[in-house]
Amino acid sequence: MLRISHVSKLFHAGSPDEKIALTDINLHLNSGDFITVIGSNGAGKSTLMNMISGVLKPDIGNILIDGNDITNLPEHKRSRWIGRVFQDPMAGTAPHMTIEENLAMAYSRGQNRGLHIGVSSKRRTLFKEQLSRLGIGLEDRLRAKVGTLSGGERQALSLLMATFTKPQILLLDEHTAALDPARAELVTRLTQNIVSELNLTTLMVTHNMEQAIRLGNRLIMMDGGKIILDVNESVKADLTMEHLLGEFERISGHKLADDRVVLG
Ligand SMILES: Nc1ncnc2c1ncn2[C@@H]1O[C@H](COP(=O)(O)OP(=O)(O)OP(=O)(O)O)[C@@H](O)[C@H]1O
Repeated sequence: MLRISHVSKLFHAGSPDEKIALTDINLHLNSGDFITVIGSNGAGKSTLMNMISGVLKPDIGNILIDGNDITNLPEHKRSRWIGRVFQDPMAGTAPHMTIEENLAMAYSRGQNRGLHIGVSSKRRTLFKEQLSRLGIGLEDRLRAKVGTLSGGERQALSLLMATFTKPQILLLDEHTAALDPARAELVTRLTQNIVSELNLTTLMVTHNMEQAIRLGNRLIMMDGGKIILDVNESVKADLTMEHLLGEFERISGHKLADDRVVLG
C-alpha cells in the first residue's frame, strides 16, 4: 500500500541552524493498517506526515503508493489518494462556506471536474446521510456557515470531508489534541467508526499514550528523526503505558521529552 524507503530530510543543510528531521526512514503500511505514531518533541512526526502528503519532498529516498512512485508528485495531485485532518479545527474546512458547500468541495476533490460547489438535491440527500452518521445533528444544519461550528463539530466535519472519497491513506495529525476531553473522545470514536467501516489505511500522530495503545493495529515510536520501535498487533494488545515509556527510555537512552504528552 504505502512504502517509504530510505527517506531522509535535513532542514537548513550546511548552516548553523541545520536540523535533522528524518534519517533513513523505512516504513511499509499494509492495506487496512491503522498505525498510531508517538514520539518526543521534534522527533520528525509532522515532517513524516508532510512527506507523505507532499507538502515536503525528501532529500533522498522514495515514497510509493500501490507501487506508484509519488515522491515528486505535488501535494494537489496526491490529494485524491490522501486525506488529512490537522490539529487545528480551522485548517480542514472553509469557514465562510456552508457545510454543504464544504462537503461539495470535498466530494469533487481529485475528480478533474473543477471546483463544484453547486449542490443538487440528490447530492444534498447524500450529504445528509453522511452527516447523520456522525450523530451530532449536523445533517439539520446543511446551510450553516462552517465558521459558526464548535471546534469538535468542525473536526468531525473535517474527518468526514477527508474520508468522503475513501482515500488510499488517511493522515491524522494530532487531530484531537486541540479539543476538550469530551469532544476529543467523540472525534476519536468517529475516527474508529469511519476507519473500520471504510477499512482505511491510517497513520495517526498522537500525544495521548492511552489513545496510542488503544487505537489501531500497530504502533510506531519516533525519536531524533528515526523510527525506534514498531509494534505489531499482538504485542500492542498487551502493552501498558509504563511498558511503552520504559521501552522508549531503554531504546533511546533518554526519557520521552514531550511537553504535550497525555498519559491517559
Ligand atoms: N520548516 C522547518 N524548518 C526548519 N526546521 C524544521 C522545520 N520543520 C521541522 N523542523 C525541525 O525538524 C525536526 C523535526 O520536526 P517535526 O515538526 O517533524 O517534529 P515532531 O515530531 O512533529 O515534533 P512535535 O511533536 O514537537 O510537533 C525538529 O528539529 C524541527 O525543529
